[in-house]
Amino acid sequence: MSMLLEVSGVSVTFDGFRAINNLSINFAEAELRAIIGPNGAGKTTFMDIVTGKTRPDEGTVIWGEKNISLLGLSESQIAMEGIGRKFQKPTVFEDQTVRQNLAMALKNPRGPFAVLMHSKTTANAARIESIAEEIGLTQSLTRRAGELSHGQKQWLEIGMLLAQEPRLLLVDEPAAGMTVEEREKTTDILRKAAETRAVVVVEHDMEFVRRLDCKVTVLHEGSVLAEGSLDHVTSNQTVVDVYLGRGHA
Ligand SMILES: Nc1ncnc2c1ncn2[C@@H]1O[C@H](COP(=O)(O)OP(=O)(O)OP(=O)(O)O)[C@@H](O)[C@H]1O
Repeated sequence: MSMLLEVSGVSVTFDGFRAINNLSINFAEAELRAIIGPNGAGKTTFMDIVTGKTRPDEGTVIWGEKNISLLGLSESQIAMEGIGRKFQKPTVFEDQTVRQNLAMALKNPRGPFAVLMHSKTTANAARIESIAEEIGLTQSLTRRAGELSHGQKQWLEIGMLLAQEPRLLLVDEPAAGMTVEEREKTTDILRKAAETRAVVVVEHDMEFVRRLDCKVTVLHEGSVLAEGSLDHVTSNQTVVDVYLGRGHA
């Protein structure tokens, strides 16, 4: 299977400290992946490299069927290539309704049909309904985003990212601060989203990762320590020592 993203031999040094050390990690077109690892393992730096915020000292980051090097692209060019990132804290427009937030995020086609305003508006309305359904906010479309619960705001922001039609979605600790019900709903949303794109979730919460029921990559000291099912990686003694032993289980 051809890969959507291939990170090979990447290293980053901050003031003499190797935060990412000869890291190689690949993602397929449509897959759900959890990345776990102790504090300082390099999870955030990895996402910063993929999104162009941090430039590696060595290695390659190759994207898509045209094998484009992301290292030659700016942050906005990388976003336009179809890489979306959800930060931990939700950043929705609180004074706007859920519908308005989604409408603002919609990626509009620039083809000849885009000039036909009526059909565009109708298509956008249908797309908003479909995203709202996907993130479980159909009943809240007319509510102000500021009135939503923390979990609902997170879903809205995921919906706003989905509106951009990313091929790769990077999600940072989505379960933080959520109720048990919200976590369950969030796993459903992420699993569904990963049916048609790559979704990479950085998460500390093991129960949440178990519910995602996907391939897990364990990072440690800037490299991949183990990869496979959650049961497989948690049966690895080194993983237990470096990660579970530090109280993140
Ligand atoms: N801009 C920077 N300057 C100096 N050191 C940095 C910088 N960014 C990250 N680091 C260091 O690189 C290492 C990896 O950090 P990173 O934030 O990627 O880890 P993480 O796995 O995301 O950790 P956490 O789970 O705590 O968020 C850490 O030791 C961190 O202190």
